[in-house]
Amino acid sequence: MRVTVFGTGYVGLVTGACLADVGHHVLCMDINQDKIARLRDGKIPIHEPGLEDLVRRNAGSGHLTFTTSHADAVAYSDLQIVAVGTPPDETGAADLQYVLAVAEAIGANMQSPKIVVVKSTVPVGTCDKTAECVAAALGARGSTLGFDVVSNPEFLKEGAAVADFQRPDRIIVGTNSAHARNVMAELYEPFNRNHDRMLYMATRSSELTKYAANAMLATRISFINEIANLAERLGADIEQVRRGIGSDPRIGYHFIYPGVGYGGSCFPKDVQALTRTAREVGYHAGLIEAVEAVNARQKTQLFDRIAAHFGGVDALKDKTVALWGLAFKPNTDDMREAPSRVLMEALWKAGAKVRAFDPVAGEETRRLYGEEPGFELAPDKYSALDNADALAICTEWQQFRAPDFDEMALRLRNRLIFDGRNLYAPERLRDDGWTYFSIGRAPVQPQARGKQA
Ligand SMILES: NC(=O)c1ccc[n+]([C@@H]2O[C@H](COP(=O)([O-])OP(=O)(O)OC[C@H]3O[C@@H](n4cnc5c(N)ncnc54)[C@H](O)[C@@H]3O)[C@@H](O)[C@H]2O)c1
Ligand SMILES: O=c1ccn([C@@H]2O[C@H](COP(=O)(O)OP(=O)(O)O[C@H]3O[C@H](CO)[C@@H](O)[C@H](O)[C@H]3O)[C@@H](O)[C@H]2O)c(=O)[nH]1
Repeated sequence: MRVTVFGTGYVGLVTGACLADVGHHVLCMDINQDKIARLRDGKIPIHEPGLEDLVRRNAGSGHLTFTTSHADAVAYSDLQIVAVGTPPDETGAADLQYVLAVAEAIGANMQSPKIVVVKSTVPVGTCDKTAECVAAALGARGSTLGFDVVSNPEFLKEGAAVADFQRPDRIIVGTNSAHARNVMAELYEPFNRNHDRMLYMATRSSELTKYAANAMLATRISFINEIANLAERLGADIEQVRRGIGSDPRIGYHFIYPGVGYGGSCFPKDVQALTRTAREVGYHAGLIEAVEAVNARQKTQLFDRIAAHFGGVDALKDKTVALWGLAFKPNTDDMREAPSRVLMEALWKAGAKVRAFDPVAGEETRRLYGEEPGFELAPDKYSALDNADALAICTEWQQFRAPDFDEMALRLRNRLIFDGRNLYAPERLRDDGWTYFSIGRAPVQPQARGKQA
């Protein structure tokens, strides 16, 4: 089939490349000329495992092409997938200007009936608004061409986006049109061979399903973080509690890892947008608002501990903190809403310096904070430690899981770690003379040899 995808971000580019890879012919459209120029040269603007190979292979075979022209994009196919951004506006609600701009361009340019697929995460009722927008643009031309608007939210995770798209748990399609349903079934047929992953429903249910899924996952994270904070105060160990509750299949082990709060381009914005949607219909979504509040507090955990350890915020002036992990999660260079940003900004405000290392997000961080005098980027994880007063960890990259602690002790000024991801066994660090703070576990004070904090 021929398919158009609007937006070449995490969702649009992965969607386009994966659809091309199973044999569809895909034209990806973006208003960002620079992005499209780079994509035409085989350069991927984001770090996403497997994506570069996929894009190059399918661009090479002619299945995947790129344009900056709305008119060409609309003319290319009768299946128009909208995967542009829906960032929060100043009130926290989803900003629909990009989705509606695409809808208008479709209405203004279409010469044959279309199926408009809204893949962006959009508040309930947006497919209706999209339809109104297409209809208004058609009306302005005096055209009576037909079209359907279908909700088809995306559930991929960054860092595993290609794999998630290729092996989806479910494919949600919200429509009441039999024709649109058949076309969507054909589109996804290659991803649906082994067992049926299609779930058809009403458009509004589909739109809400996306927010409900993200809010549920965010709730689990805020829940475990709340219990972690309690565990610490009660002399319990959250890692033991996590395993204890996860073993109940009704609870399960996924998304109950305590940490420094959830970040990224989705959970923070979608949880916020859902609370705004609730308010619009006169409902106070107390649970979901609490999820957001717990997360905001969790993001300050590492800074609070560092300040308390050194004797207060004023004592941090001229201290240097080594930071391992900048991205909001491993395997991505995405810094949107990353907990590391909250820590770094608080440290700079207190007059401290940060020497940071991340396997891939360094350049993106330099773009964001390159002007900040207290910021330095280290070329590798060990040189980040040189003469630093402490190490803080914000992202659980694999390469941080089993470091050489002797090497670390030689480079750091103190054997002192603030671990926001519970990467290490406290007993082992205690025996090696480290002071070790983690999340939801009692702090470890040194018992043996070595430089003391
Ligand atoms: N990032 C994720 O992991 C993820 C997962 C599931 C769903 N989503 C949702 O998918 C949507 C896209 O997210 P993303 O992370 O890919 O966004 P992104 O910011 O990475 O990319 C959006 C792209 O859309 C382009 N764009 C804006 N207006 C356009 C227009 N009129 N025509 C064509 N292109 C246009 C931008 O230039 C940009 O390249 C959002 O609604 C998001 O909530 C994201
Ligand atoms: O047990 C856990 C699991 C995750 N996180 C944090 O939660 C955030 C989000 O992680 P993850 O969900 O893996 O990444 P995203 O790429 O943001 O993916 C989420 O958001 C996407 C956009 O809507 C959805 O498509 C995905 O299904 C949904 O998992 C990150 O900061 C993680 O560190 C935790 O703190 N503890």
